[in-house]
Amino acid sequence: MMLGDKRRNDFPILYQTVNDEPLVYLDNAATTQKPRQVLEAMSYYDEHDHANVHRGVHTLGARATEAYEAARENVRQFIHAHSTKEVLFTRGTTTSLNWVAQSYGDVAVEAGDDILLSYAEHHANLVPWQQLAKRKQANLVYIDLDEEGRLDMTDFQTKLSSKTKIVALAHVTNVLGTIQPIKEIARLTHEVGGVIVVDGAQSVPHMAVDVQDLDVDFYAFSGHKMYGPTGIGVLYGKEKWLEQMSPVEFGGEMIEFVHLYNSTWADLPWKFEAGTPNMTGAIGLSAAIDYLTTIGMTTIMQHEQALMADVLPRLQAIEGVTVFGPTSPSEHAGVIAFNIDGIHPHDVATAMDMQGVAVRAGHHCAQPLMKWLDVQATNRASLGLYTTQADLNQFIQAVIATKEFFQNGTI
Ligand SMILES: Cc1ncc(COP(=O)(O)O)c(CNc2co[nH]c2=O)c1O
Repeated sequence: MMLGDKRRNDFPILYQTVNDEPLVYLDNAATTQKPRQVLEAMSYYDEHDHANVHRGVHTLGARATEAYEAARENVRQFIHAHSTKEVLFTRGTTTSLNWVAQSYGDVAVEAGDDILLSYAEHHANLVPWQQLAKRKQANLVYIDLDEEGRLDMTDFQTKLSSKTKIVALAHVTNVLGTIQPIKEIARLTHEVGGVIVVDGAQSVPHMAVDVQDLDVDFYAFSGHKMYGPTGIGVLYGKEKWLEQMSPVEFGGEMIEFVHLYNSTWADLPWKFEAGTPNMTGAIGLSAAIDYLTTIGMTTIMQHEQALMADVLPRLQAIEGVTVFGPTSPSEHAGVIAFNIDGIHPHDVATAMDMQGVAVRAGHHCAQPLMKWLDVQATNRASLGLYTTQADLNQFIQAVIATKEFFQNGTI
């Protein structure tokens, strides 16, 4: 039995029909669904242990604090960070990347410095850097993509220089699913004295991540992309950088002492966590980590690679369908962008929804990439650990039926 069939019954939401057809949920790159284990862990916390953290003397406050900090330790182990001081809870990848651009950017980037990006980045890993570049009169330098949408490593090394202060890249891109060689990029970046900021939103759900082995300086991801709740994410940062960085948000929790006209800050990681945190979200994220760890990231990756090896060639073989990104299935980390020639992606997604299949349509918060692809929008199917062969069979049938519907009016 494949992983998807084995684990599907952990996800109650998947057992429904849409337009009288079994739901086939293939929008996991936008957000994943939560297993009962995550839902139950959050409910248990709220039913038994909820209180405000870090300052309560009473028993529930102590239990809530213990649960919250145990979640942080669980994240540390999951990404193999050296210390919990390096694991900051945020609202998600977008917040994490903004914190780096604002706080690290302010201390490290000067006028004339280079910030290297790629055309394939999500807006969350583009717009914060645009704002930093404007604030500091720094340069945004875009690394070319090759003909299949991979990062052009030759161009990267050409553009890397002593002016490079920051390299900001996705580990896995959210439209093409390309897996960037982050470990090599980090090594080359450090050789010129730069730091690497990695957008891990689309990699953490699909593969094991070891931030020390990768030797990245910052790594950002979201709970809701990895079978956890929305509203909780993580910013990993090397302690030496976080110590140099000022807080981005101010108020309770993050202070050591507040005088009338100035204040001192709490130690890491709390320096960056102003206000009452999302305790339930952190506990849900921790439960998602336990769920993924029980299955094993290698097992998940192998499952998704096996499905991709089946579905990508089948989609590529449909006449009139354009599939974007690498030709090889092994270079797609769970994501396939495609269009049916001559049919607007929104019409395709609507027709597929009529057949119970949920795919995304639009620019996927990657408008520079749409320009590079020379399209306004694409469709995108994205797999999860619960995706089954039956899901993909229904997906392929829906693509074919949608094409025929728009060509001759029958579905
Ligand atoms: C690569 C990447 N970076 C950052 C983000 C932002 O994550 P958030 O802060 O949790 O929203 C996303 C979300 N990507 C998508 C959200 O909806 N469709 C998507 O492709 C993403 O795919």
